[in-house]
Amino acid sequence: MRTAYSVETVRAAERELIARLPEGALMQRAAAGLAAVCAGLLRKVYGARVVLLVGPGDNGGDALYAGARLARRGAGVTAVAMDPERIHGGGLRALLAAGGRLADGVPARADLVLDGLVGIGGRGGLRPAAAALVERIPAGAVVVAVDLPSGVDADTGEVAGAAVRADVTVTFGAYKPGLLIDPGASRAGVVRLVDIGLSLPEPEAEALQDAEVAALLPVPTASSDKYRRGVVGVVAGSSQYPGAAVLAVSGALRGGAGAVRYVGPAADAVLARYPETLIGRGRVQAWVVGPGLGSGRAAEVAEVLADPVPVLVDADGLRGLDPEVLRGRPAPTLLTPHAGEAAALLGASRQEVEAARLTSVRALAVKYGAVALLKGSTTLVAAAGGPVRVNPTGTPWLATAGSGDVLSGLTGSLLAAGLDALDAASVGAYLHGLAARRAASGAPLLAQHIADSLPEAWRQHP
Ligand SMILES: NC(=O)C1=CN([C@@H]2O[C@H](COP(=O)(O)OP(=O)(O)OC[C@H]3O[C@@H](n4cnc5c(N)ncnc54)[C@H](OP(=O)(O)O)[C@@H]3O)[C@@H](O)[C@H]2O)[C@@H](O)CC1
Ligand SMILES: Nc1ncnc2c1ncn2[C@@H]1O[C@H](COP(=O)(O)OP(=O)(O)O)[C@@H](O)[C@H]1O
Ligand SMILES: [K+]
Repeated sequence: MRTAYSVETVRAAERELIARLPEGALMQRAAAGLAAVCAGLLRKVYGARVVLLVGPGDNGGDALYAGARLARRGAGVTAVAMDPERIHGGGLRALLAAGGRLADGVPARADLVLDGLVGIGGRGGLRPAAAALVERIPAGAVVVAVDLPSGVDADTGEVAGAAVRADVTVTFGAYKPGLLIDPGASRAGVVRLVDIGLSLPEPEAEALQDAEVAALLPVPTASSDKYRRGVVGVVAGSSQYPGAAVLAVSGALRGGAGAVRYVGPAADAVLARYPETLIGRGRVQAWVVGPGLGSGRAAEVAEVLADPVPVLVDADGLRGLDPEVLRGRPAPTLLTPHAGEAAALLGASRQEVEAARLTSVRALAVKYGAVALLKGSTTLVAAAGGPVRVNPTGTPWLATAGSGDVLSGLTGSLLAAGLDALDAASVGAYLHGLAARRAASGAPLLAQHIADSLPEAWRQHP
């Protein structure tokens, strides 16, 4: 599990460790790890041109001490301060003693730029003095962010105004949620974690890795039959959108349930493509309701919600949901909105949801007493308490019509197979992203090809 911790949690762990260590030891650990990563990125340290952008806090101190280490190995290191009056004194002395220099402006050429403007102490968008330095980062230089890209909110991934776009981020002690969640995640590049010995409690966010997904996949045993494996019911499609029913069923057939039952007006289209599908009402272990329903279908959604089994509500099924009804359900509910649908559910704007994805997904879970999966550039899954799950496999190629229908069928199938709602949603998003990467491999994909690649994505986790 990749785990991420809030600034408050990191600060508390840092205080506890600092109390037990000689003064400055923690910053030296951070700087040593940072310098090692930089040295690895430079083909040759000796003679390399390194520029340090130095802010007024300890983030700047890390950059200066790492710069001193590189200068001692023969790099030409130039520091530029955001506010020369408030530069980290110890760090500056170390840099100058190692042969580095302090300059007024950013040099026109560099092999590597260290962004030490702000780290976890940053608040809001970058101030003009910092933004002006970022603008002058020489083209072609490798940009390494110290702890996190300056301008990214460590706790949420929000970016208000200017922010550094790093090739590599070297983060200390723990991942911060903002490094895993967009728009911050896309500013961070490759994230390298330097262990500085912090001991940490429960994380704020976490991302399942291959092995955890493998352990959660429902695999039949000798005593399985199709009913024991779980039946998933799909209420989807309309005369206007019959394809959504076909796509939801395509995902459901590949999610590990023993059978898929389709209920709705697109049975002919579904059967023409998937003769394996059962048609009409009957007992199920989980429902998927919503893809391609169109309008005027609230009674069918209500009927599904009245069944005391897990229900995944997607797309048109999300219209006008009553929080009280969902809270009163005896079985879990899983909501899978994109940002626009989440905005309607929260009474916010789409822009507000996209700018604050972590807060939004938590708010959905709390308001509706449900597990919420917020789709988009980093898919997030939240329950009312506990860490938010961040999906690490997404790809922008997924932004194609019908891919969400495949996801809802797949995830509903995992629910019917017995995964709890948080795991079904996390595993569904994980396999969906992996399948899309395989199906696309660098070219536009069709939603049906995501479904076709699901078995391969699944097999990658024996
Ligand atoms: N935690 C750990 O375990 C370890 C932490 N370590 C390191 O310490 C870092 C945290 O250091 P920190 O607390 O000094 O804060 P930091 O990120 O340098 O920023 C504060 C300064 O920035 C300024 N400023 C704020 N917002 C701004 C903005 N928008 N635009 C421009 N400026 C802004 C703010 O100004 P002020 O508000 O005071 O005027 C203040 O001066 C951490 O990220 C890691 O690198 C490691 O060394 C060891 C292990
Ligand atoms: N920029 C993006 N990066 C990664 N994944 C994306 C991006 N945009 C959309 N997606 C994913 O594509 C899918 C789109 O689902 P949805 O919006 O419901 O589309 P549709 O209704 O056409 O099926 C979701 O899984 C979502 O997470
Ligand atoms: K930084």
